Amino acid sequence: MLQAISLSKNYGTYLALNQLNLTVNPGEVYCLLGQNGAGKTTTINLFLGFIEPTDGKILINNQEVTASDERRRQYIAYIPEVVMLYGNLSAIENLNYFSKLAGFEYSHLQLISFLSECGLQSTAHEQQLSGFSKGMRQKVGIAIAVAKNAQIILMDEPTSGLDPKATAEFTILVKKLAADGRSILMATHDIFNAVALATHIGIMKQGELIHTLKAADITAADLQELYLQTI
Ligand SMILES: Nc1ncnc2c1ncn2[C@@H]1O[C@H](COP(=O)(O)OP(=O)(O)OP(=O)(O)O)[C@@H](O)[C@H]1O
Repeated sequence: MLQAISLSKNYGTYLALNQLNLTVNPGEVYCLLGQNGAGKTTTINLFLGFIEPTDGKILINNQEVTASDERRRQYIAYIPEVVMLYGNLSAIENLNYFSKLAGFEYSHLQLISFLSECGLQSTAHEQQLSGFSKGMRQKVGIAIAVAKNAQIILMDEPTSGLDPKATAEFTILVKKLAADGRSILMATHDIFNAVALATHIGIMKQGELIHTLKAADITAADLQELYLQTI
């Protein structure tokens, strides 16, 4: 479980995040929407410990963690907009390398099973990453998160630049990751995809969470209208 309690962040005198309260329970997918500059990436960077909060707390499984806390690495995986992996290594080699870095040793068969579970076609397992599409790289990134046994997955703009088929595959995969008990938080501009895969949706504006909704309670059209009213 991931929680922000009255989390605030100033850049100099600029208040980028103001008293954010947010909880992502196991099994939940929380989508953060908001215009450019609303504070979504700042929120993710605070959870990752890349930046220190000016005020407030971050809790993982009900325990407060500081920016340098090693437990973040153990519990949290991050899938950035463009997943950075080694282009000259194959999918299996990348997965093996990053799993080992996290202290996990897997057999070849287990590595294959993680990649297959995350939807990477078997013909790509031994291929170099340099030829992979964005969606294929993302699948390897998610396989690494699964192999590291990360219970919390943070994503920034995961569907930007994905074609409709890759977006549909991503949606199925994220729902499965959550159904397996993970907590997933993503920043996105994709309103329709947010309704398709989220359990919870938050709309941010100028560093504040101004609406929180259950995805099941709203249609994509109504969410779009609400979003447009807020900006
Ligand atoms: N390192 C920084 N120094 C100063 N201001 C910053 C810094 N990082 C972000 N900001 C400002 O904080 C505000 C929130 O930025 P943030 O990147 O969190 O927004 P966002 O919602 O993720 O936007 P986008 O959708 O464009 O990624 C913006 O006004 C931004 O200019």
